[in-house]
Amino acid sequence: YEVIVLSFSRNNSESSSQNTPSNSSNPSNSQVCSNIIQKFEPLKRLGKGGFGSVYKVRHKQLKIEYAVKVGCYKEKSLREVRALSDLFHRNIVRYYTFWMQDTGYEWDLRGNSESKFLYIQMELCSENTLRDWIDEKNKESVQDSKRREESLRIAQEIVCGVEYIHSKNHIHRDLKPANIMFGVEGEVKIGDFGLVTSDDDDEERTVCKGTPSYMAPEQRKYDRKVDMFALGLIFFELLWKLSTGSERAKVRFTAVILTIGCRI
Ligand SMILES: Nc1ncnc2c1ncn2[C@@H]1O[C@H](COP(=O)(O)OP(=O)(O)OP(=O)(O)O)[C@@H](O)[C@H]1O
Repeated sequence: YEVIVLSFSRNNSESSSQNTPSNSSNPSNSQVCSNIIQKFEPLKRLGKGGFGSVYKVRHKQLKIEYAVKVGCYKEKSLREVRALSDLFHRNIVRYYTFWMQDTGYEWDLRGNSESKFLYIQMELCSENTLRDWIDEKNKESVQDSKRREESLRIAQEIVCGVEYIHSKNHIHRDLKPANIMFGVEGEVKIGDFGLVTSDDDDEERTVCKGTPSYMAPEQRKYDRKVDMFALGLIFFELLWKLSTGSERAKVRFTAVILTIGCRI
């Protein structure tokens, strides 16, 4: 890891740029950093989300594989980098560095003159997410005791990761099986910090954001408990073959009945 940091910081020192969000958001640095892409060999596209694409790449000299997330740069996209660079935990996808350049999405495409692309280099996780794990288990008997055992271990590791995120005053806001990956030893790796916000950012925490089927019902001001709500739904899915959508409908139905009951 240190070798990689050195190799990147040497590049960046030429442009007097550190890989901190505040420095590299300066557009004058992005040009200088653009040659960094020459260090990687793209292997395949791992996935695509709202922000952009994630590629599996190999460092040409080190022969180490990484995941690189590429998306259109917006001031808000830096919050993912900011949060990741603040988090260092076995159950959170490990961040290495980031840079900006004029080309994006596919390695040989050029963006228009106004758009910049943000590249985030992370540890490479296994291609199967917790979503795939759950879907696979749902094909088997739900009473399987092995599933319960494994679910317990996975749930404990997710809790460890989330507890750590909260201890650093972040709220993930998009916890769901598709954003939970696995490391080389099968350990849980929480990823996709694209919607992360600070626990003390009052303005951000009034905005309704997330994946609808995993979002807490709070519409106005909320806090880190929105992550716990999503955790609860994930635990259901880990253990039983059920759709969280139907659970949410039941919760909503009960809430409506209780509200009506209170009024009459
Ligand atoms: N570090 C990684 N290692 C391996 N695969 C990854 C890694 N990060 C992301 N992926 C894959 O790429 C997919 C998209 O990544 P991610 O969810 O971070 O992108 P996004 O654009 O922020 O998506 P979303 O719309 O959910 O916010 C993931 O579902 C996962 O399959």
